[in-house]
Amino acid sequence: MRYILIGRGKMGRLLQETARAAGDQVEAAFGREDLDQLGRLGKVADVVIDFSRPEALPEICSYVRRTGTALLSGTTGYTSDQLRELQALGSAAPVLWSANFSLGVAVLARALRDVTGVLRPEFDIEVTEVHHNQKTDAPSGTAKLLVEAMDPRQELTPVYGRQGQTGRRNREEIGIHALRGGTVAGTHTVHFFGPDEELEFTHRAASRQIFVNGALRVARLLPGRANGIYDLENILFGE
Ligand SMILES: NC(=O)C1=CN([C@@H]2O[C@H](COP(=O)(O)OP(=O)(O)OC[C@H]3O[C@@H](n4cnc5c(N)ncnc54)[C@H](OP(=O)(O)O)[C@@H]3O)[C@@H](O)[C@H]2O)C=CC1
Ligand SMILES: O=C(O)C1=N[C@H](C(=O)O)C[C@H](O)C1
Repeated sequence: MRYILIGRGKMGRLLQETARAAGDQVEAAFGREDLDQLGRLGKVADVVIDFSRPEALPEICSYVRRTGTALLSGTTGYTSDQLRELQALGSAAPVLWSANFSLGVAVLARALRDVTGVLRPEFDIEVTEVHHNQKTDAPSGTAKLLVEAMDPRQELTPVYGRQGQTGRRNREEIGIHALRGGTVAGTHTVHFFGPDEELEFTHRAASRQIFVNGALRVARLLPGRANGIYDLENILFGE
């Protein structure tokens, strides 16, 4: 497989190392300073893999539209307009965006879809996410993904942290709390607080390697697919 990487940070470097060790070719890897060179590049790879920042999206979209190269993106922190832009890019190439490429989180999202309807409205839901002190967006893309799995129709009101005279907790709230520190690769816990009982689900990433392995595994499946937006769960579980 031949890749173009966008982002040469923590994820970009590990992707490069892992892809090369597997015998794949990284044709080019761009960062903030030289991303404009993408505008002069032809179709030289099977997949563009993006783990960078939302600001890189316009350059990536114009490259994918011009060359039809498949795109796998794991960048988080997009606005809803930017997410719509990514969706629209599916008309030009096979596109897959996911806030988390680990198998564990994909399984957790499925499990939450099943249990939430049974536990609500008696159980209050609060989500905590913990990440390293270099992370620049909050809450994490994964926390948003888990909330979306539990509340697909957006009936609950997200509450980000609490302070002051907040009053009693409203049943329609879903608390989302971001902790930052050290080198934590990513820990997500969904708490269900019920009358006299609690249930919690935690996914703990021990390293970034799980995201890299997941991304490279799925990237192989994109070239040759029809143009469109692909969903990680559909690809992993074949539904
Ligand atoms: N979906 C998933 O499974 C995962 C997603 N992520 C997400 O991936 C993204 C990257 O994470 P991580 O590698 O830890 O972050 P880093 O901060 O380590 O690296 C970010 C990289 O993006 C580059 N960059 C920043 N701005 C631009 C720009 N405007 N154009 C092009 N490149 C740019 C930086 O370039 P430079 O070095 O030149 O400044 C850097 O190489 C984040 O959004 C993170 O949340 C992370 C892990 C897993
Ligand atoms: O920035 C990170 O490191 C991570 N970002 C993703 C997110 O925002 O959910 C995925 C993972 O948790 C690591």
